[in-house]
Amino acid sequence: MTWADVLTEPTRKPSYPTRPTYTPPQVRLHNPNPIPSSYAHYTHPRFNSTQLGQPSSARGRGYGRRYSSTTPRWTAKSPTQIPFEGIHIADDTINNETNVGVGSASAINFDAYEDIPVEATGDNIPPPVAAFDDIDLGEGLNRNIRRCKYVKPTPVQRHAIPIAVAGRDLMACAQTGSGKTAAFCFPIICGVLGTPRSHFVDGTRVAYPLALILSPTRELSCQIHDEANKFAFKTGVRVVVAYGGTPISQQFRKLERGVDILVATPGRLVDMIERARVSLRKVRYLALDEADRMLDMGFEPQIRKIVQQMDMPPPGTRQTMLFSATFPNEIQRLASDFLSNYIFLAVGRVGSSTDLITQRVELVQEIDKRKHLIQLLRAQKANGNHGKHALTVVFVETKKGADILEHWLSMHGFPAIAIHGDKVQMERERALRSFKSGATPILVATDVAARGLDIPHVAHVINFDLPKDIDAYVHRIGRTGRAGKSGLATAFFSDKNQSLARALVELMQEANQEVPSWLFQYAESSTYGSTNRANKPGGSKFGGYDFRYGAQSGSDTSYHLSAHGNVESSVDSYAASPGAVCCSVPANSDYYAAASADSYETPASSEYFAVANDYNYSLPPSAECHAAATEDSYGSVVPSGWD
Ligand SMILES: Nc1ncnc2c1ncn2[C@@H]1O[C@H](COP(=O)(O)OP(=O)(O)OP(=O)(O)O)[C@@H](O)[C@H]1O
Repeated sequence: MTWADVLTEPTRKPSYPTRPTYTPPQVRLHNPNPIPSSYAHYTHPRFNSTQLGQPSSARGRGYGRRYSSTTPRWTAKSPTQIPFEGIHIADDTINNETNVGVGSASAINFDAYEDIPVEATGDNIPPPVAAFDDIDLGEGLNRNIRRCKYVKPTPVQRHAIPIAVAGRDLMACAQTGSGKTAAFCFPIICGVLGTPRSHFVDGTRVAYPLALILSPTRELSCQIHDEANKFAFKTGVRVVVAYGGTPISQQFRKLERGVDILVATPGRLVDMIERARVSLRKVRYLALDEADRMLDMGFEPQIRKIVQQMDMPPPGTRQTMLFSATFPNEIQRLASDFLSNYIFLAVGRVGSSTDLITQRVELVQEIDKRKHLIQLLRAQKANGNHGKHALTVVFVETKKGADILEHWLSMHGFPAIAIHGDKVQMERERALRSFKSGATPILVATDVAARGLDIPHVAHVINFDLPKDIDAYVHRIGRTGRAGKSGLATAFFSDKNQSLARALVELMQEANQEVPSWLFQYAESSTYGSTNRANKPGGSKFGGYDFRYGAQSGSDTSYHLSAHGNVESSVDSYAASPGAVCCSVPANSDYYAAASADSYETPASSEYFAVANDYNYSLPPSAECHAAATEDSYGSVVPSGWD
């Protein structure tokens, strides 16, 4: 059953308040032609699909040599090494007719993203593409894209991949779950395939990756590694992951076998560089996932060290790509130090949440929170939304709070497992595995699990404690409603969250959510300074926002497209934009200051008041329409990067 079925099924009592004027994206009619007519005739020499399989003389900077699949240096030795377990692979000569569109990936409703406005600013912006085949990514990568059952690119992929393949620096902002990982992995793999590779110099044991992908948490690095491994399957490109909490010697051994793409957390990477086991001298591609997090006060010194104070080539000689779902202006400003003549891409408003997620906010007293949570979970279970196909993530403020709630839930018959930065890495991995497999269908998490994690079947995100800034909220709720699926997010709001109220109201309104009247009252009496956003009230509805242009933007160096490419008035959108406001110190600085490499903790809160609402909870179905492409990584099979 789909979410659309839930909305229309006559025999079933709707369990959500109806929203008469709002049509969920899944049931909207969409333009069947995703590419603007103005681009229909466009033939860029690099993106002409007729070039597929031809020598690469027409390709641009860094793509001089096409990969030959005749001499792969690594081949799967046994079926267990194939990174597509769970996806049917007929053979190496997989083709569109037999495999593309088969399986659950075909059920993904990416049409849900079609009407997202897209804005790109910068010089000479390469136009978007309609299909993966419109870009010369190389046969090996194209084959793996088909194996992953990626039938067509998501909006961020349509726009970002041609920009990155053209060798341009990029700062890209797109909503959670919209496919940013592939948007930077495909160009990197494509670029590596076109670059002569020699893994070691002069017989030393120093590894020289060509590409570096940095992410803020160990689990996210593992996930990116896992994804990149799938995309690079049988291409000869070697992907290695390096992260803390596990013996460094094991990771050295993997590096010794050669590395083209290194996925790493900053701390472990610095360690490896300082031990002279990794050199960044040959890095041509640098990607920062969750880039705003990587450049905030928690990580910035380490990132500056890696990017500016080691031996990495400077901007202009390497290609740099920054991706996130949120990009506060002050972080954009910092990020520009790492970029050269970059293109800014915003898919949807910067920092907005997807309207695939139904958001609810409830007033709940501190003293009532646990009881309310149990009631909510009971109602959810009574509606059949429990177990393997309706996973729930409960976010709390502190590590201690996570352990306490885990225990409480387990005592009350709801198998739960906690993940936070005080757990050793093995426990963290065990917790995630147990959750993903459905053995423990409730994950109690701190913000260590807030960003990037792509876990199939997460149907409900509960903010037991709300975070201090709205961007953290956006990332947290983004653990559901991914890849075109619907999801539910419930927040317990208390007095202490007043500073978040206005930003929350705006975010919810933008995403066409029902905002309770009491929340408006909180918003009216709250100040804006407590949010992390530089965009101010009265700004444009679509505020895809490049800090370089500020209110004066709208020059001919920008375009403003709907996701399917219809050119809209960039001047209008910019004219309506607020000025470029730089918040020198984020108001939520305790959050930032407390942020360590992979765990965040803030002081416990005190007073709460409110009345608990009594909803009859059910969840949008999530099970049946998730990407088969992800099943292999997060089902019973342990991804290779986790051992
Ligand atoms: N073109 C595509 N076709 C089908 N599935 C896709 C496609 N692109 C991405 N996906 C799937 O969508 C899911 C979300 O992708 P991804 O994790 O890259 O999102 P994201 O934008 O990085 O999210 P976040 O902001 O939370 O990090 C993944 O399961 C991925 O396999």
